[in-house]
Amino acid sequence: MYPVNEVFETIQGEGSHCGVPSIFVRLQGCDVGCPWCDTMHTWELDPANQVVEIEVMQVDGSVGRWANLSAQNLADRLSQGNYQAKWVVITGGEPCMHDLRPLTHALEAKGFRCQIETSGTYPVLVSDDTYVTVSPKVDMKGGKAVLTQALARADEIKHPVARQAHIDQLDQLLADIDTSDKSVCLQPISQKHAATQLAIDTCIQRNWRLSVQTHKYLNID
Ligand SMILES: C[S@@+](CC[C@H](N)C(=O)[O-])C[C@H]1O[C@@H](n2cnc3c(N)ncnc32)[C@H](O)[C@@H]1O
Ligand SMILES: Nc1nc2[nH]cc(C(=O)O)c2c(=O)[nH]1
Ligand code: SF4
Ligand SMILES: [Mg+2]
Repeated sequence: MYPVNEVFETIQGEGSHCGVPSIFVRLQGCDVGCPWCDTMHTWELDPANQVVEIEVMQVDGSVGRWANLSAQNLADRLSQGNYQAKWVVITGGEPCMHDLRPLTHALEAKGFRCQIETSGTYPVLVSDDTYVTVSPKVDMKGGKAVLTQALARADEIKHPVARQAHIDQLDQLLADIDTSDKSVCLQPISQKHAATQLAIDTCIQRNWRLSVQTHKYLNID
């Protein structure tokens, strides 16, 4: 069973698939604790906030509610629901706290393609066809071995940056891996001007991609 916080259809606002209509499945629960996290309401899996399935379908918002859904139930609901998108983004919270193989396989059996957004602090367990975005959380829970495995599986490395130290951390991480088949993006933290300028300048210097959180500029979910 997966603790689902919300399901909603919108435009992927970040990374290399920015602009792609997508169904977002946000799982409840994360113990990583990034101080600037924009989804802090997903951290706690509080039994008092458990609701029935229908209350997390086709909704969005910053509430820590969640409902337990099986892989098959979610895949059925997404294929029977009134969605146009064929791209499903599984995020959180930290989705890799769960084995995502049953969910990604069930969604693929219904004709969806999957993307996950993960911090690299838990092993990445997904179908072979899943597009994996790792937004590395350095020196956070999980440790180096897990992060190395996640980065090796990543199709995209989307690093959150506010200061030069974050770029230096990314350089250290990339020193150990082959990035020739990966997209490397910098994502400014919280639309701060200095962070955005640093990301722009560094992306131009290094030939990396800029990932601004376009949904926040557009005021969409
Ligand atoms: C909310 S996280 C959920 C998935 C997973 N826990 C992770 O960290 O990748 C989704 C994405 O939002 C990014 N993010 C979270 N808060 C942010 C902020 N204030 N500014 C920019 N990006 C942020 C994360 O780095 C990650 O790429
Ligand atoms: N539009 C939109 N794009 C996103 N890309 C990653 C998101 C996330 O919260 O993981 C996100 C999100 O919350 N909304
Ligand atoms: S790992 Fe992701 S969800 Fe968890 S605190 Fe960090 S940004 Fe937020
Ligand atoms: Mg978000």
